[in-house]
Amino acid sequence: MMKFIGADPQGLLREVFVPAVVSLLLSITVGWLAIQRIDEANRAGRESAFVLETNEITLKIEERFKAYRQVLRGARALFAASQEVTRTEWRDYVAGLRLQADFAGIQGVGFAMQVPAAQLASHEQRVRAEGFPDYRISPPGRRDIYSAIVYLEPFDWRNQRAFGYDMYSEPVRREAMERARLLGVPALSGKVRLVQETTTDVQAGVLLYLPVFRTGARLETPAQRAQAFVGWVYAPFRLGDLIVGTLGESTSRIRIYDGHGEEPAALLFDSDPKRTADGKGLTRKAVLELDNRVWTLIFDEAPQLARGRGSATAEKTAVVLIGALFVLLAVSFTAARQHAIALDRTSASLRASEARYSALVNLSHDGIASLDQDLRFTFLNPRLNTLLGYPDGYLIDRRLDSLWPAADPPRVLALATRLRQGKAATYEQELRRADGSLLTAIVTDAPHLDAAGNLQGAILTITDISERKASEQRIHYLATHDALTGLANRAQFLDQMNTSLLLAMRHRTRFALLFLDLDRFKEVNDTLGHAAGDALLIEAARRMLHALRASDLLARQGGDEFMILLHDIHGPDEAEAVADKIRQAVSHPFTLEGTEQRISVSIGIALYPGDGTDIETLTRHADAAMYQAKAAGRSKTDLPARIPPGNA
Ligand SMILES: Nc1nc2c(ncn2[C@@H]2O[C@H](COP(=O)(O)OP(=O)(O)OP(=O)(O)O)[C@@H](O)[C@H]2O)c(=O)[nH]1
Repeated sequence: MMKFIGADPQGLLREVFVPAVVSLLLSITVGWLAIQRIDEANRAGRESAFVLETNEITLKIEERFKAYRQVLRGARALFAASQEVTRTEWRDYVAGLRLQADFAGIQGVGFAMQVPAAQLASHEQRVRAEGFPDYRISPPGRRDIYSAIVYLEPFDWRNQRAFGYDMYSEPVRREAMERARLLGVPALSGKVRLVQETTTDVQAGVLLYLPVFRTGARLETPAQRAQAFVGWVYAPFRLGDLIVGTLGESTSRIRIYDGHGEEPAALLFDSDPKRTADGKGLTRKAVLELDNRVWTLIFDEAPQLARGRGSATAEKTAVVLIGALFVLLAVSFTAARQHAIALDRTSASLRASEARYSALVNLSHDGIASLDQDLRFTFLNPRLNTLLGYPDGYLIDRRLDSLWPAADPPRVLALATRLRQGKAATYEQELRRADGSLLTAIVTDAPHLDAAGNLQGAILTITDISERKASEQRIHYLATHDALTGLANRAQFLDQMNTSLLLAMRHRTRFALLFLDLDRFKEVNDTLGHAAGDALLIEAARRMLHALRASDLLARQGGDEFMILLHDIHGPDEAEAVADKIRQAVSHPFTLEGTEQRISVSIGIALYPGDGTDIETLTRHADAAMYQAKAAGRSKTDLPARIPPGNA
């Protein structure tokens, strides 16, 4: 029996659902681990990329300051070349540096002269004489030592605001200026607001100072350096311009603080002031030492990088898809496997079933055949081949009616019509064997229709009933015939007489009933034996039969008694003539046991309708007439006494 998974909920649960859930759990676990690994790898990648990025930025700033320092050293070198550096020389030098193009962020390159209080007036006069009548050192007020920005190129409107400014008067600047002066090294200032600043786009500022000493002076000790000190070559920087000019538009957020802390007051630069840390991105802190000053750099990973790198969406999607694919594959593999098992079971079951049916068909005692829709044989089982006796394959593609004793197209048509209607039938049919004899068979045909109701063919079962038929015929023969002589027996005779009576009544014809009894037959038995008596009975029957017409009926009633039905008799004479003829035939000698024997027969006649119109009356009269003949000396024929012969 075929068994489909779909038809069995428990089988479905066991064979498909469980593997599906197991593979789902497996793929969720493996997928989760894979995503963890991706996250870890991604975070590590992010971190190393971020560290690289921040290192690069730090290095760029350092490199940029190295370049600035170089610029200032170049400017200081002017003083080494000549004691007096003129404004024009300064302007030419700075113009040659192409500050805007090559040193973004630097506001200018200037020279601030140290002016002792005693030289204040002469200093201001000298500068005014250069064509700046309004020149004065600012801010005003009395101080021991002044410094004055005398050169600042490019000498544009912004830098002109610083012209004459005493940076030394301001503590943050002074701290750096003193450091440079005392140590004789470049010094970077803390956070200041540059005097060049206006009210818009105010940025934090720093200044880088390089001390200038008189050429040729000894500079080993602080005292020698103080003695030889002339002023400062310096450069002011706006931090926003400097960092953007150095780094370009950086992706990550950078905050730069002056010093080690992160106090808002110390904030030099913030690339993205509006942004607040969301805790999702990476953060890194770097400390940069620039010319004896410390900057703290805080880097916050760019949000888009944190998102892009952090989620690793493509990889995770791939993991989920692979997991889903795995589950899908597992389920479809399981389903395919179950389908294959079911198919295997089905085909095994079909094979077993086919083997069973094949055995049944091949071993069947009945003939079995299949026909196509045109009633042509497509298969005959061995039994049918044996029954019909045709060579193997001879009947294949021949039509069923080729076996019929005679062609019968209307019956073929009727058979085909019935089969097309899907009706089966069982009927007796004679089939022609290969040797020409006829096989009597019971045939059952069963049509085979397809789903659309079209005839595909038919299956025949053919049961040989020849023997049964023969034995039935034998039984019938024995029931209706006398075993010794082969003549009809009394039952058959009475049956036939009944028919004759009905026919005669309907057609108003006549018939005669003759009763015959052999005379002194017992003597034959007694003298020659029973077998000789049998032989005489057989021979007497043969002679009587010979004396009769085919339409007449001779029967043996029993012992030595016989009965005859004579049809189409017109009168008693005709009956008597037949009786004479019989007596004549019996009177010839019989050769029995080597001796000749003679015998005679007494006959009584009754005529229909004269001697009776029913079997019983006619029989009684014939019997009585026969006994009368016996009584009259035997070898006689007699008619019933009551009826005058001519009246019959
Ligand atoms: N051989 C032989 N004898 C039979 C058969 N049936 C009956 N008989 C004998 O036939 C004889 C018939 O005798 P009956 O008709 O009574 O007497 P019968 O000798 O013919 O004398 P009548 O009829 O008076 O002339 C009996 O002896 C029966 O035993 C038979 O089938 N074969």
